[in-house]
Amino acid sequence: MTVRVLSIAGTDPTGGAGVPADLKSIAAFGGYGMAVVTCLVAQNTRGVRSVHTPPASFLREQLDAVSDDVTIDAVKIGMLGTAEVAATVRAWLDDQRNAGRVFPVILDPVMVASSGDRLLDASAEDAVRALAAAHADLLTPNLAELAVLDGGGAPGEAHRPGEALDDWDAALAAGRRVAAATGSIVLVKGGHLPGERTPDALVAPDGSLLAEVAEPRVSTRNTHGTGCSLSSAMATLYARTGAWPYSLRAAKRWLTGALAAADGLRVGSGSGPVHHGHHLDAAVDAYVAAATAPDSPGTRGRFTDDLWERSAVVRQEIDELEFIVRLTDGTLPQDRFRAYLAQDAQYLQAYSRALSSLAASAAPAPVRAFFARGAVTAATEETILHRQWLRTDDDADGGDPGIGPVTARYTDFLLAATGREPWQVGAAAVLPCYWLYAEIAATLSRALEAHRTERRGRDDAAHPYGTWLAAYDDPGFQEAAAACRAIVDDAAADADEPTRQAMAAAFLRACALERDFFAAEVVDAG
Ligand SMILES: Nc1ncnc2c1ncn2[C@@H]1O[C@H](COP(=O)(O)OP(=O)(O)O)[C@@H](O)[C@H]1O
Ligand SMILES: Cc1ncc(COP(=O)(O)OP(=O)(O)O)c(N)n1
Repeated sequence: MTVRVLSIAGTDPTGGAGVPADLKSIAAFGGYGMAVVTCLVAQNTRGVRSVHTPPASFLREQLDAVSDDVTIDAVKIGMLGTAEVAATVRAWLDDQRNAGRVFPVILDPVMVASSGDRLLDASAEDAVRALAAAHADLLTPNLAELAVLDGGGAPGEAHRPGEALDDWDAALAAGRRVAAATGSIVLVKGGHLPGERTPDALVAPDGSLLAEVAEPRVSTRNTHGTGCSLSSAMATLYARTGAWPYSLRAAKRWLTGALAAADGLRVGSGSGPVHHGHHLDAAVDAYVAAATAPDSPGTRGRFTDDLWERSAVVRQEIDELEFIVRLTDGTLPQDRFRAYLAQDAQYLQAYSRALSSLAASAAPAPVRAFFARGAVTAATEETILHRQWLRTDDDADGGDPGIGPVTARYTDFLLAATGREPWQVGAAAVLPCYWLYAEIAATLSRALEAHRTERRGRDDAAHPYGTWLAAYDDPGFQEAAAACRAIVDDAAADADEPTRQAMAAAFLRACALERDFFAAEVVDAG
């Protein structure tokens, strides 16, 4: 269902926060975004330079222009800037309600940017509190904003300065007080607290906890606009589902992926934006796959030859990754290698489940038997190798890093492709793990041989990752890759054109995810 979501917020010409972030987040969840600008902000990833606030009458004209014409399914309010702007938005919401137009209102009480620049006049805090009490269904303050809201008395009263909130229990308690005072649900966000995980919780006005989620902290300085993005994602998801807890879980997972992909955007030299469209690669790959498919299937050689050619760019990107280059020459630090292996062990468990789905599919019996054997190998033999590497004295505390966001993105894709798509598509999705790995292992094995020859008789003769590399160049693994390739070729030969296209898209998507997996080991290890 497409929902029409209105963002009422300030601008960010570099696209990371405010209106642009809202529109990207709304689009990320399939919503139709609209925007009314409260303030024009000259800012970039390094900070805010100046703010221009157009007359309140013009703000009202913008709001009326939307509501006179379009049915609104949700409103997200961000930067208000001044008490007059907050009062104008409040008056418009009063009029909407009086006219019987009801929609959820999500208020992100933006006060100070992460750069430390003020985005709300200190004198406007009461007006924001009053707006929250009158209209907000959900409030999404960060900890500093929550402390300010908590410090306030009833609207109109001078407020006590809020105490700093520096632990999760104190934040939840403040959230409960603000929820009770405003009658709104409060999303308490622990992003600014230290720790490996980032907790968020939904607190209802009666003090009950509607949901609590925690995702791994992503190691990045590029967090500009996370608050804007989360609140507009919540607005879109709630308009779609009508359920706050589901909306939070989905939005939080997506935002963690957006943070994990943020460094790759390379926008600005300060605290850059997150990648709102990180999850759209699959759709883009499918369009590209369809666009690059040869016109006539009859003129092709092996189906997988064609796929191999179409994955050339991604394979080249994998070969050039710093991780692969340093793994090959043996200069990769051990902690990075072990962090990668920890994610790979998580991946293999899910891969084994994906292969089990194919083993239970409608594929011909020999194909099912092949995938059943693969499922056992992934769940046992290869993980033994991982455990040997991961079990060291430093790991005696047994810290399980959990599945990282990039790993989860890849495994979610494989489990969906093998569990919900025709088996031919699932087989194409699992092929890159066999085939790319076999190719990479063969290359690494040649590098290993060169390393041995060059250092013969020297003290540093042993390649630090020699035993691990050798295991993947095992003839059994190479044969399994060739067998999987043959299965996909045979399946494609019998399939209709839409299925072949879906197989190609699944293969190319999995290749891109393989690349992201190798590229992300530092983030996931975070
Ligand atoms: N480094 C990070 N890793 C994972 N999640 C993060 C990170 N930084 C912020 N978040 C999440 O982003 C969301 C926005 O939170 P927060 O940073 O508190 O808001 P704001 O941008 O308004 O200051 C929260 O869900 C928070 O947990
Ligand atoms: C126009 C505008 N609105 C809001 C913010 C602050 O955004 P937020 O999501 O709270 O993220 P940080 O910038 O604080 O990381 C803004 N900068 N500009």
